[in-house]
Amino acid sequence: MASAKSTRNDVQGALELAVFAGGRVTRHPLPAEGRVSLGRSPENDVPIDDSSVSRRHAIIHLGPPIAIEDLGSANGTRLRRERSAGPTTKLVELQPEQGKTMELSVGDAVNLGSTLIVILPREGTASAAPGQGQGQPIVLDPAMERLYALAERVAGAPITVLLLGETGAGKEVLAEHIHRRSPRAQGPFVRLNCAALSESLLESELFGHERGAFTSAVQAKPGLLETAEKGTVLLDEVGELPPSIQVKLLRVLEERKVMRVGGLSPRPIDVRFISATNRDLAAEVKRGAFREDLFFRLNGIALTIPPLRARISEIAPLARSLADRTASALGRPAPAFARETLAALEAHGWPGNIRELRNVIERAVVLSGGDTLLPEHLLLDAAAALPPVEARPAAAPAEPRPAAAPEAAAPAGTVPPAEGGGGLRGELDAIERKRIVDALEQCAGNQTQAAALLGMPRRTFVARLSAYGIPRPRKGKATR
Ligand SMILES: Nc1ncnc2c1ncn2[C@@H]1O[C@H](COP(=O)(O)OP(=O)(O)OP(=O)(O)O)[C@@H](O)[C@H]1O
Repeated sequence: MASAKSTRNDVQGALELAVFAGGRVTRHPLPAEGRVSLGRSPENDVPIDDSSVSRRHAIIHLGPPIAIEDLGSANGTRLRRERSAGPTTKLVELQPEQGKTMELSVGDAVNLGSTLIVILPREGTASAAPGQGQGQPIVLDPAMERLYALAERVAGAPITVLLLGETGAGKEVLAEHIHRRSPRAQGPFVRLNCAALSESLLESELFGHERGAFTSAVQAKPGLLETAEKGTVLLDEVGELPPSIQVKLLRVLEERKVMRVGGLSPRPIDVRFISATNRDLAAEVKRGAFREDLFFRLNGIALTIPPLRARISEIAPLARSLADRTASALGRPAPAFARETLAALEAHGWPGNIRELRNVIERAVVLSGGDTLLPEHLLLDAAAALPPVEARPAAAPAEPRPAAAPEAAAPAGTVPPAEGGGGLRGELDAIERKRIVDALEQCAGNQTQAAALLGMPRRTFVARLSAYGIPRPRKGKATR
């Protein structure tokens, strides 16, 4: 997570800025006070890679009160609020005058061009960090139930575990569950993202260093493997380990001893190893990018987590739990889900799995402002919709795989049949088409503004116009 720099101080507050741009969300912890600049230029505290955002677009003033100032951007800064209009609610947009600030509340949705930004309570403050304090994992799909039942049995045995599955599918959550159900539950659970650090930093993080081992080593520091004593170490993205660290890790696994960088004698350690990867590690072994001996050491048993699109029965309960959490962080009552909203969620392909679902639901709760989540609040990418039922390949059970030769450890990637299909797709297309026509009408045919209103990149918007056969309006003309 990138941290927003403050021009006054760098003390992190209890808030973060979620930036929804180009179908991705990035999160930036906000300082307790000061100014945070936003814009396309990399010099901004929060750079936003979206052509509809100006190089220097806006400034957030952190309070109290919190306020936003537009810096004369080309596509504007608009605060989206719902106002009740008789029995219905109506979306109103407020635009700050250039050079003047407009007050913001936590949870307000603001459009910078077509990028949506929202200030939220920071993860780990009001809402829990991944895998921590979120209560029990939600497990309802039969293949997931079998997987978790096997994980319970594995938890009690002194065996290394390799977790396979797509990004965001829940490998870290399962790793922590195994730790909590193991005899090491009272010990630490320590996670290291092997992809996030340079080779030398990774080495000193994992194994520690002695004083003077390198120029900045002014003090001796135990490594992660030592701090996890009597607990569990999760090596996340283990497929990214550079070859030199692979050799050292193999030695640790064989000897159960760790040698600090610059150290003279190895220290015994007592930790359990769980590794996780979204790569096909067996294929990495075959092409010589991952050591076979280390693969066998880590792969005491391999458990494969099915992708979310193969766990349709879990989508609605997960969505409800995520919506409740977001609403409670924003001090709002838990929202209801329209039937069509749940159908749309179940028809989506979820390439980013539960992490993507979380982003979509957080954004929907913010955008809805009201008490019911409607399909138009989801802003799902139509390109990631599942094909109609009849066009999908036959489902294969996502079974856990016992320790075996490299061939046995390929992640599952099958698409099961789901409720709905072509009819539902058609319904969703009709909803999206109507939203686009309405937005164009509201913006007097201005495509840039209509795309921004829908929180859609302009290029996607234009592609949708031709996909739905909506004539591209000439400047200043509304479309029907
Ligand atoms: N069974 C579950 N119930 C509730 N929430 C879950 C469950 N599994 C995963 N999540 C949530 O989904 C998000 C992604 O989960 P997690 O970090 O475990 O995925 P991952 O497979 O380790 O991802 P990556 O490969 O990117 O590291 C987290 O916010 C996590 O809390």
